[in-house]
Amino acid sequence: MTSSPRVLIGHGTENDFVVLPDPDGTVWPGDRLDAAMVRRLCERRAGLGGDGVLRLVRSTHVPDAPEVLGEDLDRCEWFMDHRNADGSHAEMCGNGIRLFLHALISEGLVERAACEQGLLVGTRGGPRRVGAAPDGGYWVDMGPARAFGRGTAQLGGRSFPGIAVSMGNPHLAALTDVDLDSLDLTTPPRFDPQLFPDGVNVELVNVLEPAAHVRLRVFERGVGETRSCGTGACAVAYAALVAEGRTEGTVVVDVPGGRLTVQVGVRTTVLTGPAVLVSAGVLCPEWLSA
Ligand SMILES: N[C@@H](CCC[C@H](N)C(=O)O)C(=O)O
Repeated sequence: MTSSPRVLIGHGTENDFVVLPDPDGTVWPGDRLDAAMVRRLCERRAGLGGDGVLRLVRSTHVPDAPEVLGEDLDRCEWFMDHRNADGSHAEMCGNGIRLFLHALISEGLVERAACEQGLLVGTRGGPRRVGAAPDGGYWVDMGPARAFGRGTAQLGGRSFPGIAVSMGNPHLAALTDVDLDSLDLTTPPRFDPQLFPDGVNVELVNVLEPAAHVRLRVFERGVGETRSCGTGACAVAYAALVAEGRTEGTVVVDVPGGRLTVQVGVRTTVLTGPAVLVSAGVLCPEWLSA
C-alpha cells in the first residue's frame, strides 16, 4: 500500500465526502478500506470528516462488481465504491456520483469533453449514466423511481406517513405541513422494519408549489441528518408528482445545503446539481498506522 495515500475532500450541495483515488486498486488493496477505516476517515474531529467515502477505482478491481453489474461490467470502466460514514455500503448515492465524475476529471483520469453525453459508471445499484452539464454542474440518470408501498416515520411523538421509493437504495418520502425547522433530527426517525428490512433514508418534505418545488430535510441510513441527499431528492420529486396524480415532470428540490433539480420520466430520473472539490492532499502515515 502507498504510505501516503492521496485524498480529496468535496461535496454536492454540502453532502460531503472523503474521495480516495485508487484507479488500479493498489492504494487501498484487500480489506484495507474496511468499515473501521471508513469510520475513522469520516470522523469530523479525529479524521478528515465526511458523510461518506468515495473510492475512485476501475470496476475490474472491485470484487463485487461482476455480481452487481452483470453483463454491464465491460461497459463500466469506473466503479463508484461508496461507503456511508458508519462504514456500510449503499447501493447508490446521487450527490456522490456527481462528485465522483468531477473528481475523475479533476484527477485527469477522464476527459471532461468525453462526458457530455455521459459516462456509464458502475455502482452497487447497477450502472448509472453521469455527465457534465454545460453550466459546470453534473447530471445523472438514476433510472426509474420504483414505489413499493406506504410507510410511516415516527419522530418526536409525531407520525409522518409517506411512500416507500427505491432509487436503487430505499427511501421513505413523507410530505407534511409541519414546519421542517421545528423538527429534531438528532435522533433517528423510527420506521417499519418489515417494509425496510435493510434500513431506510427518511425524507420529510414541505411542498412549496405542487408538483414543481419542494423543500426537504433528510435523515440518512448509515449517516444521520445530512445537508442533502441526491437519491432522496429523486424519491421526493417522484412523491410530490404522485401526490398530484402525475408520474412525470420537473421538480426543484431545496435541501439545507443548496438546490437540486429532478426530471422524472417513465424510464428515467435525471438529477442535476453541483459537485465541488474543496481540497487535495495526502493522508499522514502516522495517522494511518495509529
Ligand atoms: N447521500 C446520498 C445517499 C447515500 C446512501 C444512503 N445513506 C443509503 O444508505 O442509502 C445521496 O446523495 O444519494
